[in-house]
Amino acid sequence: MATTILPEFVQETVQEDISHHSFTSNSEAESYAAADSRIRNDADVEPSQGISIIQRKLNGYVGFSTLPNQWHRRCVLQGFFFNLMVLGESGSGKSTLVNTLLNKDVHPLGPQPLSNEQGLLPESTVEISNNTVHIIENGINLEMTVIDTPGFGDFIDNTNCWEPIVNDIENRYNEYLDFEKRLPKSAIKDPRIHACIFFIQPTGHAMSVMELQVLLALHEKVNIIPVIAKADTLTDEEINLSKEIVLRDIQQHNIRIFVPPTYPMDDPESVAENADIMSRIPFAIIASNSFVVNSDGRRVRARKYPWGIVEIDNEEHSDFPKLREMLIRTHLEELKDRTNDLYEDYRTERLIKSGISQDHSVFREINPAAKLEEERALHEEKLMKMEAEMKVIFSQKVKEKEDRLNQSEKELRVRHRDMKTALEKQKVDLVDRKNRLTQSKSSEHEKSKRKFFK
Ligand SMILES: Nc1nc2c(ncn2[C@@H]2O[C@H](COP(=O)(O)OP(=O)(O)OP(=O)(O)O)[C@@H](O)[C@H]2O)c(=O)[nH]1
Repeated sequence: MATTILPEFVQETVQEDISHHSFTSNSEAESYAAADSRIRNDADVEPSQGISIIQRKLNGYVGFSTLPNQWHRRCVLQGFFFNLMVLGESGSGKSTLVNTLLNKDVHPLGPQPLSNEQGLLPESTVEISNNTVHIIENGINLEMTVIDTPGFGDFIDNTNCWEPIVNDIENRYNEYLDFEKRLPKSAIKDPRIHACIFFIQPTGHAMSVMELQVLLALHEKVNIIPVIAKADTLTDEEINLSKEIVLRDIQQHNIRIFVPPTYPMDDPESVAENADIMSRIPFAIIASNSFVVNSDGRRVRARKYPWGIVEIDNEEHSDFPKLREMLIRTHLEELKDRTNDLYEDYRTERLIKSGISQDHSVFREINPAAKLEEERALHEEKLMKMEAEMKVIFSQKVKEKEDRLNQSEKELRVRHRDMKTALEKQKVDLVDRKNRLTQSKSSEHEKSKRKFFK
């Protein structure tokens, strides 16, 4: 049965969801309880890096186990791309290695002319050339861009001869940064260099000062894969000694080369494969794209000598098959992932230099349960604040209304008093008029009575 791994806080959230759920019927509550107890029984708690991991068995098919198929389909459609830099002195075998790696003569062999416009003495410059090859194998596309550095280390004064290379790597990061600002991720054609094969001369001695300086200038900017070139010019003992010396130099100078990562979930076969690759760094390389018939009568890629042949694809003869395996078959994506980390470091450094500092609080690990609790507390605080504000507004409105009512009551009282005064005055006037009328009436009556008796 399929299993899924959930962190403890997710389990807690699920438990909490169940316990806070209001059930509409008994049967619903029972089914929740049954599911809950199944979850508890199926859970297998393992501590990992201080976090408890809960493994759950699913009760049915969900469908996410087909996600790798979706990924596979997308990869087949889109294809893969890889930018590989080859860096070494002229004649160290860079073009031959690229051709051998791609099993195709894509790179011109032999010295490339380095002359100025007047055809005079060559200027002290390193040229950087790009060569993109599309390879299709079993329907899968690989777009490999090879970045060559002819002219590197060819001059009498090689001071800072690595600067054009550092600039090229940084320009590619800047270009990518610019793309990131303008384009969606899916539309970006990644110009960054994903690996740099660094050719060490097969001297049998320690690395030269220039080789060390180049490595120190580049190791924090690009994935370095050191190779001892033309290893067929050394005996087995010399190769082993050279590897020891190179590794010692790398360690002493704290140079970070690409080391294939291992994962806890790796199967024993992958672990053994990784260990084998690791044990061969720096790779002792013999390269050639010429075919020769060997003693078994097979046509093989080899270098032919009077004393015999050296087979290119034979692991007992050279580390070339392991290098190709690591580059293309097993660690292509890891190389690209680490390039992304190196790019992020470069981007941060550039932002700091331009005065923009990183807010590290945005990267702090967040426990979703604590986050929820924090959000709930904030929400409650906000509600209480709103309630208090509403109370103030309500009492203000009530007071305003009361004031208005008191005012209109006062006005009504004044009006009432005025009207009463007016009416009383009117009444007094009327009574006065009535009295006067009664008086005039009675005097007229007296007059008429006197007239009559006369
Ligand atoms: N013995 C030996 N010779 C090799 C090997 N790889 C390449 N060569 C020879 O070395 C010479 C130079 O090889 P290139 O591949 O052209 O070297 P490069 O580094 O590309 O040289 P530039 O293009 O000038 O920078 C050629 O004659 C190759 O045949 C090797 O593994 N062993």
